[in-house]
Amino acid sequence: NPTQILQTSGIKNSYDSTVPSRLERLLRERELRKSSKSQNANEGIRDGNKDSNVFGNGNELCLSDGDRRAREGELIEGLAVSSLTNGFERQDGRLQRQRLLVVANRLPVSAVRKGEDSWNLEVSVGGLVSALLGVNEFEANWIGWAGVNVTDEIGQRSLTEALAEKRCIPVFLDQELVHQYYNGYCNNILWPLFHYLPLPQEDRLATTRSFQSQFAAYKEANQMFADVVNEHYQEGDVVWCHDYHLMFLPKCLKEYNSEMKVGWFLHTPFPSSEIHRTLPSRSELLRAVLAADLVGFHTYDYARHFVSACTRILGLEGTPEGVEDQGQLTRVAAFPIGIDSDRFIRALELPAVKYHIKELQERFAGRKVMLGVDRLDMIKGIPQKILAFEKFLEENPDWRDKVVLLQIAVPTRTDVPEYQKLTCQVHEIVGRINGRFGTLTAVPIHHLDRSLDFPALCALYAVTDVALVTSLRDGMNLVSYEFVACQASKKGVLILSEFAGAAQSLGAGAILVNPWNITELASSIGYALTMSANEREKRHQHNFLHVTTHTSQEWAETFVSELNDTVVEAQLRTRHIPPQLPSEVAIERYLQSNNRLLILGFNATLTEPVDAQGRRIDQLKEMELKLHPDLKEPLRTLCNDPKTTIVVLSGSDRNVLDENFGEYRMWLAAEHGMFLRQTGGNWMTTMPENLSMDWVDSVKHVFEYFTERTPRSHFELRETSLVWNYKYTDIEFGKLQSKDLLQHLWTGPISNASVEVVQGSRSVEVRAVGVTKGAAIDRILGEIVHNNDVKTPIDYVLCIGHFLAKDEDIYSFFDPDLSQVQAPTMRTKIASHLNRSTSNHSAGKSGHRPASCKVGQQASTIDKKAGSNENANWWSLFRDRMTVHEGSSVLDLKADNYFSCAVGRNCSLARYLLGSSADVVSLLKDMAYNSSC
Ligand SMILES: O=P(O)(O)OC[C@H]1O[C@H](O[C@H]2O[C@H](CO)[C@@H](O)[C@H](O)[C@H]2O)[C@H](O)[C@@H](O)[C@@H]1O
Ligand SMILES: O=c1ccn([C@@H]2O[C@H](COP(=O)(O)OP(=O)(O)O)[C@@H](O)[C@H]2O)c(=O)[nH]1
Repeated sequence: NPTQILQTSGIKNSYDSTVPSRLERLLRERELRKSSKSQNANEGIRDGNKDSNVFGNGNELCLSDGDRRAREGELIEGLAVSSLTNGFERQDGRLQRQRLLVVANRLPVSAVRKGEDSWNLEVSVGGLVSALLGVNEFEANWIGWAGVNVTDEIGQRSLTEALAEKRCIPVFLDQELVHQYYNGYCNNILWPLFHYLPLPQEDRLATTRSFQSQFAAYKEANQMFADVVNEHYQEGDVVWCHDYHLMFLPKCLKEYNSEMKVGWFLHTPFPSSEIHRTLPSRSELLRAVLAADLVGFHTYDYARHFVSACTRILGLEGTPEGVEDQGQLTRVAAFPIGIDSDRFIRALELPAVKYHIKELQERFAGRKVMLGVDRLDMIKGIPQKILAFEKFLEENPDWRDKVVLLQIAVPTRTDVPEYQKLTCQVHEIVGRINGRFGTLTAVPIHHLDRSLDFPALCALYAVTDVALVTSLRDGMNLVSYEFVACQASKKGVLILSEFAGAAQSLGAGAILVNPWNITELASSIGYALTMSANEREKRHQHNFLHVTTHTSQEWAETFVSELNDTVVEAQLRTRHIPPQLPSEVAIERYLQSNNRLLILGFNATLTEPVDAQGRRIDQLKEMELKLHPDLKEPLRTLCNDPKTTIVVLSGSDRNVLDENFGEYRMWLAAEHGMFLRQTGGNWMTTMPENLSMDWVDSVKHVFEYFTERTPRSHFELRETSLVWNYKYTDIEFGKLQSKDLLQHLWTGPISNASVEVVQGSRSVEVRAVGVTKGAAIDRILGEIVHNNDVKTPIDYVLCIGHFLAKDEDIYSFFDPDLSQVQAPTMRTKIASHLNRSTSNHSAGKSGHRPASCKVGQQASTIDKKAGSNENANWWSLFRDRMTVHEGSSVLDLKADNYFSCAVGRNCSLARYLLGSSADVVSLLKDMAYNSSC
């Protein structure tokens, strides 16, 4: 059933079984990647470094182990990577790698100025940098801020050159911008909010005051990143934007070049929509991110929160694939990051690391080593960790001289007042505990306010007995991965906060804790310190396997491969989406024709757009359907044109149409065409006489029940149908209730009734069988022809509406292209009605036609006929039977003069689309203007 397929949000390949599905494509891609890697490994990358790549620096597809090791110390070169499977072929037949442009606020190196034109480049600290340094299969350039204010030309030029050697391209942000964008909007607003940390009230008020200027700076900075990307972008590149600093970047990039492949990945948690909705710029940020082709998160939870924010805040459709906006899908998925585990494992063999290990072992001989490695950030739960350690010492005096906690607290964002406060707070607690439990020769906590170099850090990981990760929230937490990678011989225990993304992947091997529960944390420390070797071994093996298989390399390959595939998928989708209505052509043909028929829907076609310009939804106003004020004049002009007949065909009841259109010279068809009148005349019932409405009361009963129990839902009782609407309810609750309601209807009141249930995106409608706009149109036409003094055949039809799939039969009714194909049952039924209509018309012509045209009597016999192929070519039958003066056909419609158009839908049987009623307004305005000229 094509309609069913159209209605499912997944659509895509379901159209075409010859096209592999997304999953099939991704699996194949994965296989290719694997076999390509093992082939390269077997061949030892014969000519690995000979050929020049797109950057002309000599690195080819994959690096041999030897090359890899040679570059071990040179972390930055680890960025030189290439896509194996997404390369494209060069003229010489070799694969040219796809370039990856990594855009992140922070470059993997921070620059320190040594002289007017000389620079020191130091590796930046943080999970994002660590993870991407481990990605070494792509050909990547990194675009970002070098963490330094450079205002002079010599400085900018020399730094650009120095960074170019590391494949880095700087974005120069001035001090004030950094202050507003980075310290302000990023780290004082987004960072705490995304980690569920509300600021203290007085800070929040101060922040609220400076919010607008910080947000403006944020957008400005994002545009500056975009400008640099645009400058360096080459066709075919993949642009991968990172983190909360750059939520506007996808939008800026796509505005510049809609063909660009853009992915965005968030390294922090994405909070519940309840948190996100407190942000004044909540909608703008979401929309900007949705411009990306692929949006990635560390965990399914974060992805789910994001989709839910888009549905709840923007009112968009969330699907298992992502977020849909007018047919445009932004794919949303979880891509848990990993580390370059090999690098850590191999590091343990380096002399420098061995030396450190020995030193540490001697230094802490006889004591168990507990370790915390964090940026000094409030999300890391450092005070909670230290307080729990204090409690453990308090309750276990025997352990006081047998355990030491080494806390590496790397200074970070030191210009932000909250971070300054935290430093003081942590120092104070550490001092107090060391004072309380320390001796002349030893202290229980060694607290370092500085970062360590890679060998020192690896050595620390290796000698640790218990690692403590107590983040209050943490996107992933790579420290926990790194610890596991370095524990092959010791098999130490990992105590891990359940609020770190890593808890989802390392949860089985770690001891999971709630860092807010100091008592639980303290007893977990005791448990970990006394854990049996057997249990430690089992737990470690589990985590070690995960860390060594889910690497940063895998992470990046999967993301880029899905990003490439998302674009393929989008192309497949758009193949099935009708094009936009060519308004100019539609108007031109209108002007050239002699007898035009305009069939217009009402709701969401001629009404004001509901959520234009991000206005808050006003349920009461919206429920009262009103003609768009800008349409009044154009509609009057068009209606007064003697060569034009306008029909408003709506599901609304007669009163609504009377109120809105009573003053125009047109036809009104209410309740999907069951009632019809020409303004000035009386309403007629075109409803088949034998239409049974016995079911109405029991359905009404069910609708009442659900309306009472679903806040902000409502139902409309029409004469021929009932509609339960849950558009304004809580989106998820509304969906659940509608499922329940449907199940209840099917098994109860309508199980034997001759009714149809039509599901809208947020409504459930119950109608008598056969009530559709398409089924009504022939009767409407019959009346029009009968009542109007039609002298020339209709030679132009424009049929526009935001119709439910069920009512889209109206589009095919007129379609001249479909007239030649064998008609489906629906059309033969229409033709059958036509037989009757025609005979009624003759009655009318001879003066006996009743005002109300009831067509039911002959229905059964005619419908039987319709079952055969006799009436297959309903179109010619229609033309034959419907005649105007002197026996000429009522319709003389050429394909070029037929414009069917769905409004605000992407899957439709209509030939064309229009985005919203705003587009309908401008179309009708132009049409009226041109016709009156
Ligand atoms: O650049 P800074 O402002 O100094 O901050 C350092 C980084 O901190 C955040 O790291 C996150 O990314 C990690 C890897 O995905 C993840 O494991 C961790 O949980 C996150 O906190 C931040 O997201 C980065 O942008 C910063 O560079
Ligand atoms: O002295 C240090 C302490 C930490 N790190 C690195 O900083 C990263 C911290 O990442 P994580 O995901 O744990 O948290 P983030 O700081 O990104 O929030 C890890 O890769 C550590 O190896 C480092 O290079 N030197």
